[in-house]
Parts: sequence; structure tokens; C-alpha cells
Amino acid sequence: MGNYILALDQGTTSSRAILFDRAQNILAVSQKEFTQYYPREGWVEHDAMEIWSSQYAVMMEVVAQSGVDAGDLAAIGITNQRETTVLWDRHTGRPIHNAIVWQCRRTADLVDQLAAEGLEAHIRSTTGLLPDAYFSATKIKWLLDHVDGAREKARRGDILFGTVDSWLLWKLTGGAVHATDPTNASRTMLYDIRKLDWDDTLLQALDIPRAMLPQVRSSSEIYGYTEIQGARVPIAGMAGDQQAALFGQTCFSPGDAKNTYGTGCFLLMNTGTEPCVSRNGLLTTIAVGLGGKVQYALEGSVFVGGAVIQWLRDELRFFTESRDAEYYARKVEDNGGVYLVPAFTGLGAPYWDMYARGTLVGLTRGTRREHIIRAAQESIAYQVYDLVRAMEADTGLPLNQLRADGGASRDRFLMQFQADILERTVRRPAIRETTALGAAYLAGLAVGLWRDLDELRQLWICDTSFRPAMDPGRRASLLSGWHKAVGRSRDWAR
Ligand SMILES: Nc1ncnc2c1ncn2[C@@H]1O[C@H](COP(=O)(O)OP(=O)(O)O)[C@@H](O)[C@H]1O
Ligand SMILES: O=P(O)(O)OC[C@H](O)CO
Repeated sequence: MGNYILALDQGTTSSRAILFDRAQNILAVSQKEFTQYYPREGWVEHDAMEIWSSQYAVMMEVVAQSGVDAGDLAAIGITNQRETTVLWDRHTGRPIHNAIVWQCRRTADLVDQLAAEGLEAHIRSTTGLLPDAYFSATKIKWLLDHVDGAREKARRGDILFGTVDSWLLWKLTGGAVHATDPTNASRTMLYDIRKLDWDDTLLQALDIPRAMLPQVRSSSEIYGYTEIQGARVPIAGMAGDQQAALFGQTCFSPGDAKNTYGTGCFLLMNTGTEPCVSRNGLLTTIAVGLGGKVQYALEGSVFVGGAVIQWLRDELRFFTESRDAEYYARKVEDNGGVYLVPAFTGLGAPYWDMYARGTLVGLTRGTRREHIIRAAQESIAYQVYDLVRAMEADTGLPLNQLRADGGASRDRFLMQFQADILERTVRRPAIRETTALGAAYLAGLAVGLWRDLDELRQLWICDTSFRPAMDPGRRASLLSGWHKAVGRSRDWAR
């Protein structure tokens, strides 16, 4: 057996590949950003071929860069942006349309329709989700409705649906395997998270043929093989990126939680072998599927997290590198009364308002660019605060620390502000690449590179602990300003 694991991390803004050894040292990393398409207001698309080509390129690049012989690769693990919906032709291997990205709001009216048909309670109890355009179900319906002849072909099994994990697996295996794992299936709004099967009521309501759906296998097993430099490498782990990060942070026991600060922010808490139903706008989802059994998680999803920094960089052109945000935020003493609610694609948990839109309030003649940058940074932490409060209310467990990861967790200002606003210690692990690491763990477990979960637990090392230090009065006043600003953003685009 080989000694290295290749993790493919297909995120919303970039495709990455990371090569780990058994001691979880990173031997090489390669990353490629790809095009974001915004064809209309609130719509977001990716070119699935570009997803594939960028992912393939970084995979090959990382192997070449590392100097590791491909024959020494023990396995590949895949982790991916979730919900994003790809439909492709089984025979040509080509997508029939651009992929509809999880952030895309084009199907908001289809969701309203489902609710009007009285399916809201069914969706909640069966899928663990709240009806929202975020999930794959209505995106599939939209594509079947809008691409000529698609539904008929899908009925015959000629058009296949996949989230990005399935799409990559299918491409990597040369069209031999059409499968997904329970974590990704649980984000489609079509999967019964208790029976562990696709749900016929929802398939019928949306007129989605079963024949187009992938087989759901565990998150850690050999699905198929791909060829790299003549070597046959097993693909042995798959999980949606947030669940992979939970796994990579070794949150294997009920009560363990992490927050990922990526494009969005995703707080997940392991709740064990029974699904926990939220009364506070959180989602019940599958944390991992191992050996025929699943573990569940509660999840709070915020649509725009680190992406607000990208927006300041790319659209407002306030700076040229994301890391500069921290420098500017520190140049002012406080936010100067400015609050930014980055509800660019609506608000996720705990508000679930598809019609909320971005709002900048509290501007005065003295407002400077730095205040807006600071308000953007703070908005990430406030949104996570709202998730933590909802999670504590649902589980009755006070979170005593938060494990942080993702691109924006590099930002020390943000991490300290988060600890201050939460009044909790925020701990950042030495290996920040927890999403890729989770996929590597899942693949490595399947091929025996690591023995069991206990062995993996020993590998988690803390890099920095951020301890709360803010005056309680100031904290309360900032939170009150934030909640007032959220109120202003609600229901704007209806
Ligand atoms: N130093 C930084 N400070 C603040 N935000 C950052 C920094 N570096 C990256 N980001 C933000 O993190 C996000 C990317 O994180 P990443 O985990 O790679 O995302 P994804 O997997 O969603 O593509 C971007 O939205 C970017 O703006
Ligand atoms: O690409 P990321 O890391 O922002 O994650 C996207 C999520 O999986 C969407 O649910």
C-alpha cells in the first residue's frame, strides 16, 4: 500500500489538491481559482467542465510538485462545495447547462410553491432541512424544466444528476461510477435522513426521475479507481466540505463543534447517532456515513462569510489582497457606528430569509473606508454569534470552545473579535486545511493508512487560542447594533 493520501478540495471559488503523508504533513498544495458567473441578479453559476479541468490540473500539479511516485498514493479523498447541482449527459460526459451554485436564488419561487403545496413539514421531518433555494432539489427541477428534452432523457437515465463529489468521481473513473455519500445526499432536500434513501414524495412533487440520482454509498470506502501517471489509485473517501471539516477537526463525539470561515460560514456540531431537531432555524444533517451507519450533526449555515472580504476586494476595490482587510480594520478604533449585513443572496440560519439583501447602515459624513472594512469583518463574527446562540438553545449545551478553520480564519483580527463577541475561546488548529484533511482521513481509513478514530484524535494540535477580552457593555451595544441592522435588511427583495 502507498504512503500518501491525495485530498481534492473542490470549493466554491477554487479547486485545490493537497498531498498528505501518514503523519499528516503537507507535502504539496496546488490551487486554482475558477470563473464565477452571475448571469442575473441573485443567480450564480459555475462551468462544470471548468470545475473538472481545474480540479484535474491541481491534482496532477500536486503530484508532480511533490516528487512522490503516483504508485505510492494510497488513495484519493474528495471533498466539495455542497448542494451545487450538475446535470450531465451520460453518453457524452458533458454538462447540459452550467452548474447551479448553492448560493443561487433563482428557484426561490419554486420553494414558495412547495410550501404552498403543504410540503414544508414533510421537508423538515424527512430531510432535516428547511425549504430553501440553497439546496439541490429545486435547482434540479429548474434545469429539467428549462433545458429542452432534459426531463425525458433523465427518465431514461441518459441524464445524470450529481453534486460536485459525484461529478468528479464520475469524471475520475471515466464514467464508470455514479455515486455520492450520505453527507452530500443530505444536502439535496431529496434524501430521507432516517431511512437513508431518496424520498419518493419529494421526487414526485418536483417531477425528478429516480433514474438520474446517484447511488448513496458510505463516506469511506473504495468507490472506484483513477489512473495517475500509469498508477491505478483508489478513490476511497467522499464528504461535503463542511462535514469533511468536522471530521478533519476530529469532532467525532456528540457535542464537538467547529466553524469554517470560507466563502460562507458553517457551524456544525456532532449530535451522535440520533438526529437532533432544531427549533431555532438550524438544519439537521448527516455528519458522516461509516460502515453502514451514520452520525448526525446540527448545522448553521451563513451564505456570505469570507466572501464579504472578496466583495470589498473585487467589487469595491478597497484593497488588492484579502489579507489586507485585517490591516485596514485595525487602523480604526471601532466600526464608527457602521454595520454591514452581507445578505447578498438572502440570509441563511437562523433567519432563513430568501428576500433579505445586503445592507450598509450607520453611515455619517465621518465614515471612512476603514470603517466599512471593519464592519465587513465584524459581520462575519456576528453571523457566527447568531448561529452559536441558536445551537446552544437547541442542544441545551453551552459551547465552551469553538474550533475554527477555513480561509478567513487566517485573519487574527476576526478570530479575536469572534472570541470577544462569543465570550468563548476560539481555537485554531495547527493544520488549517481541515476540510482536505477530513477527506484524507476518510480515504485513509478506508485503505487502512490510519487504524481508527482514536488514532486520528491524537493528531489534532492547537496552533492559537483566542481568548475573550471585550468589555461586556461594549459587546452588548455592538450586538444590539447588529441586530438592528439585520432587521433593516429583511424582506427587501420580495
Ligand atoms: N487573510 C484573510 N483575511 C480575511 N479573509 C480571507 C483571508 N484569506 C482568505 N479570506 C477569505 O476566505 C475565503 C476563502 O476561504 P476558503 O476556505 O479557501 O474558501 P472556499 O472553500 O469557500 O472557496 C474567501 O472568501 C476570502 O475572502
Ligand atoms: O466552498 P465553501 O467551502 O464555501 O463551502 C460551500 C458549502 O459547502 C455550501 O453549503
